[in-house]
Amino acid sequence: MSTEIYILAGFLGSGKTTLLKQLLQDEKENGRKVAVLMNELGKVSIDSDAIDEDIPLKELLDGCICCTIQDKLEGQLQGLLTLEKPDVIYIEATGAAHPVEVLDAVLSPLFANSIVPKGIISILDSARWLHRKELTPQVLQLLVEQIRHADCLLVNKIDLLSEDEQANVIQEVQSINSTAFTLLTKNAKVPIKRIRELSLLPKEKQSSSRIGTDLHLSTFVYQFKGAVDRSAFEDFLRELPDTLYRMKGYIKFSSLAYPQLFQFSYGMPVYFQEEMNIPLNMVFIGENIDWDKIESGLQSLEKPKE
Ligand SMILES: Nc1nc2c(ncn2[C@@H]2O[C@H](COP(=O)(O)OP(=O)(O)OP(=O)(O)O)[C@@H](O)[C@H]2O)c(=O)[nH]1
Repeated sequence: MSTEIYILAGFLGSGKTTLLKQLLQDEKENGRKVAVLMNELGKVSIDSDAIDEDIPLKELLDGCICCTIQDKLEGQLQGLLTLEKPDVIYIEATGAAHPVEVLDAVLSPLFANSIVPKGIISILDSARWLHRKELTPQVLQLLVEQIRHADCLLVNKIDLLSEDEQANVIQEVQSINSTAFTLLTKNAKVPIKRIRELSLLPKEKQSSSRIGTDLHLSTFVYQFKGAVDRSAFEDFLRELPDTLYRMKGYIKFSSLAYPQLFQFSYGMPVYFQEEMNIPLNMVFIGENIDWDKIESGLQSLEKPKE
């Protein structure tokens, strides 16, 4: 059984918890087993009070998922997956988290076979956006990133805007991200059916996969059957397109007894030696990538040399 994972992104106070409550209500009505992962910047969680007691809830406090406690997130997700076996997990990322970094934390090669990432739902406080000149460049950049990488974008709090302002905001966000399913919302009210239709990964993750061309960011998982030649792998890395942002997973080189944990971001490869055998899953994250081509490149690494 695979567990669906949704990431709720959006700046502090944009309406993530308001949305989450509706999603949880809908899950309850459909009898699905849900778990929630929340993290807050402060040490004490406030939002978790909003979640029913019967829903397994893990909280990541004191830091945000993307920068300080990525490993902890991996551990907690693993715990939820094995102990609770939920149908779906919602991750409410701190308002200060970069959505791609959160997705990256979720796509651990350790549970690549047991999750289906459904997508990034970003919520924008439209009133804040309107007054964005008052924000620091860092916060503004984060808002832009949250808009840019959304699969579903809620332009929330439209009750605080005039009709002209609403039209302007929509035009502006669509110029940043024209592919997300974008909605103007009040109190983050969404047609939940559309949220359920989101999909970042094909169901058959291990096989050849053509990921929806309408999606912005897409991911791919490859499982190596055995060892590969290190220099051939390094040649493969050099050929990767610039929009392949991230790779991580386990790879075994022919010369070594055990796999290595491989991390690749911003064109920089890093290897860590493991001391035992681990399934050789490799997770990829990129934008407008021809995954079939990546897959055949990987397969050719596995072909025995003539
Ligand atoms: N006027 C207005 N207020 C809203 C709307 N949606 C949410 N709010 C309010 O905005 C405040 C913040 O909403 P939350 O859902 O807690 O936001 P959040 O993104 O979870 O906030 P953090 O946990 O700080 O990241 C609450 O008081 C909500 O009631 C809306 O559409 N219009």
